[in-house]
Amino acid sequence: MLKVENLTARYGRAQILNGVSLELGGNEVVALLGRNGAGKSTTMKCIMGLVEQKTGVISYDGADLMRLPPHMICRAGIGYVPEERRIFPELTVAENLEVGRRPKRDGAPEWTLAHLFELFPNLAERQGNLGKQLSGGEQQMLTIARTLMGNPSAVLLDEPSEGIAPVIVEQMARVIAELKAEGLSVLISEQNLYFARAVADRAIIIEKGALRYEGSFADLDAHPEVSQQYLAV
Ligand SMILES: Nc1ncnc2c1ncn2[C@@H]1O[C@H](COP(=O)(O)OP(=O)(O)OP(=O)(O)O)[C@@H](O)[C@H]1O
Repeated sequence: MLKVENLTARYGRAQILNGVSLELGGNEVVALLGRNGAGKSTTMKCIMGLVEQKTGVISYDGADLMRLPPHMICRAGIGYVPEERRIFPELTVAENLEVGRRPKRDGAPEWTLAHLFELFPNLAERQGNLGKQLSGGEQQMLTIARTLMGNPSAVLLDEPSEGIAPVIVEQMARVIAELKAEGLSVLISEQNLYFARAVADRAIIIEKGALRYEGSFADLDAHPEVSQQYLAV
């Protein structure tokens, strides 16, 4: 289980997180919701060791992550797909995937190219193409697939549905369902409530770096004022 308790973070003098707490259980999909600038990406970057100035507790399966560098956090089993796609434009799809290959880890599925190509049929068709020849949505898929090559037990996806065509958004929802079926835990950051509802087991809403709601989508629907206040709906 991934546990974040009372997390605060700042960039220089700007205080961005003011005490965020959340849990991501084993084999659970949780949506971290909030408007632009609410602190979703910063929360994920803190978990991945990419923010220096932070306080609080971050642990994964009991191991303290607070002071670990990013590569050790990956090695602990957490994969991360940042908002900006980071593919190697001059490498082929297959080569991009090989770059992400890491040894198998206990308690996590082991991914092969063949298995990934079943999950991402578009990438299978384009495995010989260069990264730069893919569409934005395909590059997003490739980034996720490469992260899976690291055999994580949990993945953090920062705004997976943003800026991609509706047909790819549907594929993305299917991929997330498949990751859960494979036994992974998934934390997604989202502004799109409809996408989040389609893929996640429960919701966490933050605003101005603080927790505003935590619970089921059914409860959220029963209190539309919460979404109206904290989300762009
Ligand atoms: N490197 C940085 N230096 C200074 N301020 C930053 C930095 N990165 C983000 N911020 C600020 O921190 C706040 C939270 O940003 P963050 O990216 O975490 O929000 P978000 O909820 O993920 O929204 P978005 O959808 O825009 O990514 C914003 O006000 C942003 O301007």
